[in-house]
Amino acid sequence: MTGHLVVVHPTAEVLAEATAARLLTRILDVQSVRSPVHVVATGGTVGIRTLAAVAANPVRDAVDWSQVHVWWGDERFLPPGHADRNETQARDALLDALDLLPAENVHAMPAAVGDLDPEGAANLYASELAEHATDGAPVPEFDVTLLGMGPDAHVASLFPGHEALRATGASTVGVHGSPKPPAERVSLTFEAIQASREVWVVAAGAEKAGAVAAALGGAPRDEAPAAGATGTSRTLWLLDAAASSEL
Ligand SMILES: O=C(O)[C@H](O)[C@@H](O)[C@H](O)[C@H](O)COP(=O)(O)O
Repeated sequence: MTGHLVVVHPTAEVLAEATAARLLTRILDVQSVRSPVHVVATGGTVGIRTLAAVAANPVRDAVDWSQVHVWWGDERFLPPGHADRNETQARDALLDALDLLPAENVHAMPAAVGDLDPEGAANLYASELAEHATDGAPVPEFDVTLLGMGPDAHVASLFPGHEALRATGASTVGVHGSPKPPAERVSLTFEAIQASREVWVVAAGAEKAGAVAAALGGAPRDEAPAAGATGTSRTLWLLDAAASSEL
């Protein structure tokens, strides 16, 4: 597929290391020309492993973390601090170790508190995104959006054939009935994801091979949502050998 760069690493471990190094380099490159830098984090195994690899990489000390904003592509709509929240896992893997990253630059999606529902949480997050955007845009121009991908080719919490996938006119959507637990989630929409300068889809494991082949082989985004994960200047597919085995 034109405009997509596919990079294959031998194992999931090397993939996480390489993606972490690439992410740090990307942040440093952007910081040489503009600030702040907007990074969208992902949940999922490879995504969290990548953050842990950033934490362990000494290059992290070269980054001006005071000028980095961290957002999420999606969140599991659970109580604050729940171990399954993408935010909790990202804090444990990396964010809590970054002393120079200001607390207000960490833009977690709202947790399930009181009578807030996924739609309410999505609306709150949309407002926060708009506050940090420029020129009246609904979202910042994300410098890098990291996205894990499921074996069904879902990205963020946009699942095949699910109504949230077709949400338009907003940067965020509340998700009910997610096939991957928990059922309630909050997600960026395709519109928001596609406002990213760079989108990196990161996937490891043989169970992802069919989804990788479908998304890169031109399957419609309704069937293979990852096909709709594109950046305005670059789209990278960062894979391990097993995930690339059907290409
Ligand atoms: O809430 C989540 O789990 C993520 O948002 C989801 O999109 C994830 O990135 C993929 O499902 C891949 O997850 P794995 O890397 O664990 O397979």
